[in-house]
Amino acid sequence: MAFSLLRVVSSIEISAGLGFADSDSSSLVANTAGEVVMSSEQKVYDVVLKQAALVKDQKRSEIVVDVKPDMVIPGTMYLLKEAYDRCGEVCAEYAKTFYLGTLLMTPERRRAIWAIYVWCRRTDELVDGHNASHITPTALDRWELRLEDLFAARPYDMLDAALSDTVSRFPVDIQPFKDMIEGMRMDLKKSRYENFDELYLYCYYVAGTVGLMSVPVMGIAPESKATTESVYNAALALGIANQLTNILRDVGEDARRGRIYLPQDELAEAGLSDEDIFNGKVTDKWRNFMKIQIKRARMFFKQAEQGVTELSQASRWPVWASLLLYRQILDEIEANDYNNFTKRAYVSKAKKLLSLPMAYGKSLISPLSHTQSSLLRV
Ligand SMILES: CC(C)=CCC/C(C)=C/CC/C(C)=C/CC/C(C)=C/[C@@H]1[C@@H](COP(=O)(O)OP(=O)(O)O)[C@]1(C)CC/C=C(\C)CC/C=C(\C)CCC=C(C)C
Ligand SMILES: [Mn+2]
Repeated sequence: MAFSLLRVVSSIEISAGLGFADSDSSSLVANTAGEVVMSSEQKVYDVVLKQAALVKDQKRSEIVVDVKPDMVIPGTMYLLKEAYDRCGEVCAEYAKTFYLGTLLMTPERRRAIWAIYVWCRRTDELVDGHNASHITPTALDRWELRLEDLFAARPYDMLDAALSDTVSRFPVDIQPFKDMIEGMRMDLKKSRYENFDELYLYCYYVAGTVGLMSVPVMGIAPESKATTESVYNAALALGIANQLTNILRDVGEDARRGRIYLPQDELAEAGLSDEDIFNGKVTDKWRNFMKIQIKRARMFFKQAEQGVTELSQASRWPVWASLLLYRQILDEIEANDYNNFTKRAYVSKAKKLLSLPMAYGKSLISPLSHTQSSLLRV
């Protein structure tokens, strides 16, 4: 079955050291009513297939960006250049290391990634920014209509115009963008996750989607023998790994907002309750629970690693850099003796600097010399 690269890894599989199971059982899960339903992983895989097919086609209609009248300043090209430059500035301000990494990419790809970054940042700001307390599902519905408009070459503002141009040049599907908005909706109404299947879906919505949005722009190396689907799966895995890491780093901070992004069934299995999280005491039960969660996040990073080498040469460095930097947050949680209640795990400047040449070295490995790849076409 094509759907074998990515598996929902249950805590039992992890603690038993089994890693990925070899049956197809993970495509089905039981919901809270005890009914057997399609797993989140299976649902997400359908989006992966759709995006991969779009990339294979590479057939995009020529869309001329039609800018709203109130935005017209002499010459559309000039406006677009300004719009992209502004995206670059936002990116440099919020994610310096990542911005530096994009400078190695071709100018067209670099500015497209900035435009995607800015849209993601703005979407997250809706629920996490200064005006977050005023955000309603209706506001998110309006944001989604605006997204549809920009995909139809009717951008609402300058930053939308940059993304509108990007999606007309690269085979980017709208679904991952809609799904990210869905993740923000989920954040408005949900503060507990029954099991890993539910958490996986949330992580896909808010972070796995970023991988699916980015790969069509970053490009797969022409010499890559990997299947398109497998590269998309790896991209998805990187988003999931990053978000799981985010969650593990921010347990205390989230709890102070009344939120627990941890599988309730696994907490119970470890003998822990919501109260334990709110009390924020590092106990052996907590350490053991955290060890399992960290192990799972590392498995997703491992899965992502297999795909980075398949990306086009110039795109590998920023991705390796982000993977190595983010993964180190897990090491820091361990170094803090699993106190993620009151200590924020962060990677020091020195470690960050050291990661950059390391990432560069890894980015020089091309798919051809990557003979161990398990992503090869058969
Ligand atoms: C084959 C292969 C491995 C390809 C690489 C694919 C790829 C580029 C994957 C990117 C994965 C990635 C960086 C995911 C972002 C995960 C993330 C941190 C999501 C955050 C969501 C919400 O988190 P939360 O609110 O809990 O946390 P904060 O306190 O707010 O941080 C996000 C904030 C969603 C918004 C995401 C962004 C702003 C980042 C968007 C990034 C890009 C478009 C660029 C990605 C490119 C590179 C090179 C990393
Ligand atoms: Mn956020």
